[in-house]
Amino acid sequence: MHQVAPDRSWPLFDVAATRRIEQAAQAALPPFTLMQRAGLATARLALAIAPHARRIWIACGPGNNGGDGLEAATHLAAWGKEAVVTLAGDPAALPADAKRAWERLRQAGLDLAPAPPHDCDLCIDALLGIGAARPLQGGLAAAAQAMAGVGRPVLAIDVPSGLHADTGAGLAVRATHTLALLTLKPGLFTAGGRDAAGQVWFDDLEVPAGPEAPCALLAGPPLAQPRLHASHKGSYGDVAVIGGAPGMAGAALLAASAALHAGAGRVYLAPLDPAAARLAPGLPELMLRDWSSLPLPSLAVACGCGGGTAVADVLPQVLPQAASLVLDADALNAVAAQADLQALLRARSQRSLPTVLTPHPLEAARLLGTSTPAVQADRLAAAQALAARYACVVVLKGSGTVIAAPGQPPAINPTGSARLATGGTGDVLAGWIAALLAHGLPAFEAGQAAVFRHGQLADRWPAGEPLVAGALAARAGG
Ligand SMILES: NC(=O)C1=CN([C@@H]2O[C@H](COP(=O)(O)OP(=O)(O)OC[C@H]3O[C@@H](n4cnc5c(N)ncnc54)[C@H](O)[C@@H]3O)[C@@H](O)[C@H]2O)[C@@H](O)CC1
Ligand SMILES: Nc1ncnc2c1ncn2[C@@H]1O[C@H](COP(=O)(O)OP(=O)(O)O)[C@@H](O)[C@H]1O
Ligand SMILES: [K+]
Repeated sequence: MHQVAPDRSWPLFDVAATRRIEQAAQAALPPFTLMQRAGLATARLALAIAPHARRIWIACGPGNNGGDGLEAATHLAAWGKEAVVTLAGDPAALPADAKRAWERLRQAGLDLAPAPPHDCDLCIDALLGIGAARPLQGGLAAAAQAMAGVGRPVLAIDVPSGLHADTGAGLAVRATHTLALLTLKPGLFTAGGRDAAGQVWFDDLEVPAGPEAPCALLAGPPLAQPRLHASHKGSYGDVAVIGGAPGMAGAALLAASAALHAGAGRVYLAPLDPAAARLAPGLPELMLRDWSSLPLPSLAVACGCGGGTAVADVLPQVLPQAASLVLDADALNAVAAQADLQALLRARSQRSLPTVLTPHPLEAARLLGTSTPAVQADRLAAAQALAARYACVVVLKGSGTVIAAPGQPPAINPTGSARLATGGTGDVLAGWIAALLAHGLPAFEAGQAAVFRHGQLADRWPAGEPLVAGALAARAGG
């Protein structure tokens, strides 16, 4: 059993692949072996989470997830805990493995409680696992509600009940801990998954994934980019930030500051507000230029940040010429609205010019011609659809940022938190990615590395210190 921490990458498997892995293992092992292992692992983790717990409520559901709970309850009772077991369903209708777990529970002298306990030290959520097919209703919904009311730690078996394991969508039990079994599922790490799952643990039940390919990866820390002694500023590439229409100069400045602090050799700032050129940017390292004088074919360009509608006039030049390109915010809205810009964007891949789009869910919805809820309902699919449609790397921002590229499994970023939900942090990310592109990292790696470090910086931000985008930019790459 391992705690899933952002110190390495992990393969993620969808429900269909998990079912195939489970079936192959069931065929090779004596019946009931997997559920025994699952129940024992659950009971052990329960003990580790709440070593002094006296009363533990195990809320079981009608399928094999409930069977895991029944098996765990038998162990916990044998170890001297008061196991209060409820079952939202009919024991006679349990599937074969869960029925066997039920019989073992009865043989151990335990029975079902008629209702949840008024108080307990730990709840085990064994209502639904990967079989969750529709929103929780009836006895399952009542048990989930009671669990929320108890106010004690909740250990979810496999997935928090109600959560869609592939997508992280769905109204789910809010667990403090989740023990994923057999495989790690992508839904635990994006959309509502991070809030529902709490701290994630993984037990492979001694079953290797075999020939199954992961549907996605949970990203690990990027490799360090050492700066050689025998190098100079030209070794780290040049970034230009184009954005900052009237009233929004700050967005471009944040991106430029992030690019500078993330290690770009030189950074040009090209504000689209002519008046902004007269503002002292506070960063003497930046080189102020008019965008039309930039040597685009030798630059990593971050375009959009606060660009307003003015950025649409720049894109016909930037899209075909920039050596590498990050499109953010208003640049994405312009592309979504103009078919000619979309054609120029797609053409970049034919010339192998690296391109990264960094939409938040609303921008992604505009680019896909759909709605924000539709994007959030399946973030992995949305990011992959965007990458395929525009033939480039896509960073779909938000909790569990997804990084996708055509023809390869996407990555989900494990770092970051709602402390980043403050104006300008997306501009910082755009500039940071541009700095890594300027350094020569391939687009997917640049997106993944910058997103990981950006989130990690937020995770490590001192608790009492407000996180604002300017300060984040100043610590980019640090
Ligand atoms: N088969 C096995 O031996 C193993 C199963 N495992 C566990 O079994 C789980 C999968 O078991 P199942 O496939 O039985 O699926 P679940 O236990 O997740 O639930 C499926 C059952 O719930 C019903 N259901 C789904 N959504 C509902 C809703 N909203 N309201 C009411 N009923 C609903 C389904 O009709 C079905 O009867 C895994 O998540 C894992 O916890 C693990 O123990 C590994 C081994
Ligand atoms: N709740 C959250 N959890 C994790 N990351 C978040 C959360 N909210 C925002 N972020 C991150 O903060 C950044 C915000 O970007 P964006 O929405 O473009 O803001 P802005 O336009 O103000 O710069 C993104 O990197 C996003 O992933
Ligand atoms: K569960």
